[in-house]
Amino acid sequence: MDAALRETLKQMPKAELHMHIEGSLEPELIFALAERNQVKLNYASVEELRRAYAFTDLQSFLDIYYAGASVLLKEQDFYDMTWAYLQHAREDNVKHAEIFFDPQTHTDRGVPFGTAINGIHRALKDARAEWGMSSAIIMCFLRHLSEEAALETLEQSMPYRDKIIGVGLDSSERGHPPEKFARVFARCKELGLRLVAHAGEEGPPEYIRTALDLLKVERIDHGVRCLEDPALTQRLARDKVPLTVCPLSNIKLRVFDKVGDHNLVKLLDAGLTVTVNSDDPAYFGGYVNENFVQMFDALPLDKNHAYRLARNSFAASFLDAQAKQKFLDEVDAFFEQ
Ligand code: HPA
Ligand SMILES: [Zn+2]
Repeated sequence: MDAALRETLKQMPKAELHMHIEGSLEPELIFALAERNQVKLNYASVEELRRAYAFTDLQSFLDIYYAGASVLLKEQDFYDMTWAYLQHAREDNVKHAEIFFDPQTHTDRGVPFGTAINGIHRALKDARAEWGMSSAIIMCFLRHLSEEAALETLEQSMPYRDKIIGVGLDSSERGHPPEKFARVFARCKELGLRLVAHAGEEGPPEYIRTALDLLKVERIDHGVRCLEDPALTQRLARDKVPLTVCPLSNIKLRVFDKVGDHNLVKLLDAGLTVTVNSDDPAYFGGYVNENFVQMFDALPLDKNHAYRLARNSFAASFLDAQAKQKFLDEVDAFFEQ
């Protein structure tokens, strides 16, 4: 890729719609928080922890990701984690971030719901005040747990309803199909929450269809396996259902063998509303710009694709119509230069 395109990718205004804030905990911060909170880790050093980041599939990652999150105890820990992510996002010219958090990962360890969300929210508020960065919080239910546990979590979230724009579904996909959470998603819809779900990452295309039909989600997180089902692909294109794709995550979790094998270009060629995101940047080798750079280096992607991806990121966001248009105009102005 030439230097001009590299600069365009970095400088273009973009939104990030698929990142788990617990997945932004860098090993250095994990160790610093472990020391601050007197939490014992099963790794002797930052280097040893980093060496463990050799994943074979989603579950092998999740085991380490949940262990990493065990150092988060105090509101300030959640603040520090979020603030560190926001600085990376700002560097990459992320103008709007929709951030996932996993309340059950914390409440199941005895950390109150409010401790987690208040720390995350305070960092987002400070970034808005200091840099004008726009953001929102999406709370995810852990799909390896029961629907009753998800309903309980929804109940716990009610005092913080104004801080939450929507709900998602993450963790171990295979064996935990969307329909397991049909009741809780119906309740969330009644409450006016926006709906997303991870589907078609490791799980079959059928999970994408049931996430749409039974959970009524508005975006699919990952969704890369949709291409195995042409009728589904056509439907996603026709209905402009956004896919929040996370290329480096897909490589690290062996959904594709190497960067050059990723199906990003095929997804775009199928007319899908694709966005590029970092998923768990501390674990998968880079923040959102690194995802763009590695894809554009390995695949036949050009400035027109960059424009489309930048536009899609805002078009697929949960911003209100006015804010969305303002950012879309910024993207247009940037690419007209
Ligand atoms: O990529 C992911 N997939 C499912 N669950 C997750 N939780 C954090 N990252 C992921
Ligand atoms: Zn994810």
